Amino acid sequence: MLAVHFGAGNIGRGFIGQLLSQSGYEVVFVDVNEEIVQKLQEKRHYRVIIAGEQIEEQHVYHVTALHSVKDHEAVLQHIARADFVTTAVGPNVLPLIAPVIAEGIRKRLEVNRTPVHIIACENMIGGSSFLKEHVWKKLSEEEQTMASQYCSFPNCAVDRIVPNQKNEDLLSVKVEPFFEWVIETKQMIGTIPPIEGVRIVDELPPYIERKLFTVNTGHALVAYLGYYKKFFTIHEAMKDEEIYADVVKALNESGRVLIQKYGWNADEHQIYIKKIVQRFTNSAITDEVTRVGRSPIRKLGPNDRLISPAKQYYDLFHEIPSGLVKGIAALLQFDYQEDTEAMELQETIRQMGIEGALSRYAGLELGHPLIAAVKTEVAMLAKQ
Ligand SMILES: NC(=O)C1=CN([C@@H]2O[C@H](COP(=O)(O)OP(=O)(O)OC[C@H]3O[C@@H](n4cnc5c(N)ncnc54)[C@H](O)[C@@H]3O)[C@@H](O)[C@H]2O)C=CC1
Ligand SMILES: O=P(O)(O)OC[C@H]1O[C@](O)(CO)[C@@H](O)[C@@H]1O
Repeated sequence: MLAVHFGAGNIGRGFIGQLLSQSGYEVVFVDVNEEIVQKLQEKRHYRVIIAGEQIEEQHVYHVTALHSVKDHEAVLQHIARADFVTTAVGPNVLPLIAPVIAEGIRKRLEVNRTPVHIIACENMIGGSSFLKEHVWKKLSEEEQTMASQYCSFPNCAVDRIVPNQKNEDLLSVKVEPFFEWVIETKQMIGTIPPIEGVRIVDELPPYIERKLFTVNTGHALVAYLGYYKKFFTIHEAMKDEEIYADVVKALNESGRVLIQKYGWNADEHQIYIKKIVQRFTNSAITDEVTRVGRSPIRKLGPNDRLISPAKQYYDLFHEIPSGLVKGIAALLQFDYQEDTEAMELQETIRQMGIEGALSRYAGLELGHPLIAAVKTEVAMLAKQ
């Protein structure tokens, strides 16, 4: 059994690769980082350090890697044989890897007419569908018709906090103990071969929205408020009582939307929120606020973790969700110089103001009540 995984980074090695390997797959990572590719080829093994109250080590075997550009032909041959093609490269990179996946599918159609599941494990709604759109653009109509019989792109939700790594060896990954990988079966071709720990559901939206609008919404609030208050890590920021209270408030707002929209049980959702807030306080992992806050323009998107729940809250209850609005206001202050999106956002705010930036990136129409609320919150933050 073979899995080809694009992106041998934090979540690739620390979660997806680990689960696939433990489920009996030979895992071939594809990456552009030569050092990581070389080390994986040489060692064919790495460690996952599970950092909770106790520290536990797990060993991941039967892994290797290919360079996305230099080993092009070998990548195609592996895609032609794989049972799974998975990705964890970041939403913005999916269009860049789509051409090689399309070529791999073309090769596969020549030599192997069995189903393959192509799954984007990114923090976004409809990641695999988005990838499919870009792959399809590279195939002719005839190829698309043939590929439709064998290649499915099930959407999924992935949840495990894997910070940037500072270990002695390049391949080890320190991760939190918690993980959740939910895959949607709708529109799947054939059945999904078993992967240890994966939950299969018919309809993904309740799960991906619950995850994105709780874990990622809360995490974004800690990151941006923490950065604003000059905290370095997430767990340090969580010790600030005001930040802690702001996070809980925002999660109760997004929770109200999720309960109303999908019928989640209110008591169970409170337990879910508590568990997530507790995960943010894990001091066994060092997760920098600048990692969690990375790419603020993407995170300000209309379907992303702050604007989507805030807008849905306003549409459903005709009230301003002040916790979420504070998170958006804090995001607009994120001026971390090493983050190109943060720099672009700051420049846009200088040129077009907050209203212009929210209209351009968040898709809020000029005059939307959330804009005035965000502006008020920005002014309040400035007074602190
Ligand atoms: N780190 C985490 O806790 C979680 C991350 N995710 C999602 O997983 C995705 C990856 O995140 P991380 O692993 O944290 O990032 P990362 O930066 O650690 O890993 C991304 C990897 O993709 C590789 N890459 C970049 N361009 C490539 C290309 N053209 N071809 C092949 N490989 C390429 C990079 O070299 C890097 O090794 C993101 O969408 C993120 O939102 C989801 C859940 C948890
Ligand atoms: O990976 P992104 O979308 O940049 O955002 C960081 C977020 O994703 C995670 O890496 C994993 O869910 C969280 O640690 C954090 O909420």
